[in-house]
Amino acid sequence: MAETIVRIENLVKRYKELVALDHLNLEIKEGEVFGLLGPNGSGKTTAINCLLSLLKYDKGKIQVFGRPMEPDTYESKRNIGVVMQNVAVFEELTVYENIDYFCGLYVTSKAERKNMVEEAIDFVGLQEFRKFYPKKLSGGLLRRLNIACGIAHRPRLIIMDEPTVAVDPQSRNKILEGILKLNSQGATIIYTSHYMEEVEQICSRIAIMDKGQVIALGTKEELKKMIKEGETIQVDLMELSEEALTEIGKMPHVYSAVYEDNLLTVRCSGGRHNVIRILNYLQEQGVSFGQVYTKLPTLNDIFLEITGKELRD
Ligand SMILES: Nc1ncnc2c1ncn2[C@@H]1O[C@H](COP(=O)(O)OP(=O)(O)OP(=O)(O)O)[C@@H](O)[C@H]1O
Repeated sequence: MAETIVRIENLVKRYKELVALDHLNLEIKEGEVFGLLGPNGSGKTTAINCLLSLLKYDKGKIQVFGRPMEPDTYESKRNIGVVMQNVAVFEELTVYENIDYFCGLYVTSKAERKNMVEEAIDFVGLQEFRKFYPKKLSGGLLRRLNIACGIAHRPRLIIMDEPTVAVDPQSRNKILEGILKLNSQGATIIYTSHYMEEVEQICSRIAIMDKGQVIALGTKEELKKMIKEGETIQVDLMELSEEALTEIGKMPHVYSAVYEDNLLTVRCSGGRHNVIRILNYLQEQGVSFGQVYTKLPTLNDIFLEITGKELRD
């Protein structure tokens, strides 16, 4: 049984009347890439700041590495690497010096640090930029530097708060690959994002947050089983009679069929051969059709079903 790395129980955080965290519960095990997914304002950053003891909270308990987390729990903090939303590096230090500075907060021996800094530089792919000052780096490269500063001391737990916001696709892929590599080397990762694709791509377990609470939790497969929606099928059609639409609506596994703007959209609750059944029927009826699209449920569909609104408002 993997060790519990983070345990958050009944955490409540208010900003005056606003309840930012409403009895939040989370348990994260060693070796996980744990995704915190939620729209802007759902409380992800607040949860992270409470977890790091950077923010006072009103109620609840937080344990990290099996010990209560307090502002002066330095032993635990040494083993945590943090990459926050805002890039925080020193303009007057080079790439190498910045990473060395942050690593030096935890590792005093310069000789020991040398390897760690080199490894972090390799890791984020900044080899050619080690002598650059931050103002010469693009947004994506700056983010990579920010990550290198957060992870060089080889922490057991790495917390990343939306590290890919406003990052070019190449840097984004580099960052996502890097996270998986850190994880394969033994680090437990907490990753917050409002991009469902990223969370689906890298996270072993996902907590979907809304209004300061966890509204769904599980692997992406488990989350997808929670909703009735299986695949969604769309067919371009020049015309479709009311009768034909009604017939399609009655087919096995179909729970909704809508025809609008020359597009037939059929939502199915699991089942197989749905596309073939629909296309065969259209052919039998002599209806000629254009392109056919199918889509499996996404984390957005889960969010939509539970909360009635889109993840990306
Ligand atoms: N310092 C603060 N003072 C007052 N309200 C705050 C403060 N920080 C956050 N909030 C509010 O608390 C709620 C949760 O915010 P939080 O930043 O934790 O959400 P988030 O999910 O991280 O969103 P984002 O992705 O935008 O960072 C929001 O309604 C936000 O407006």
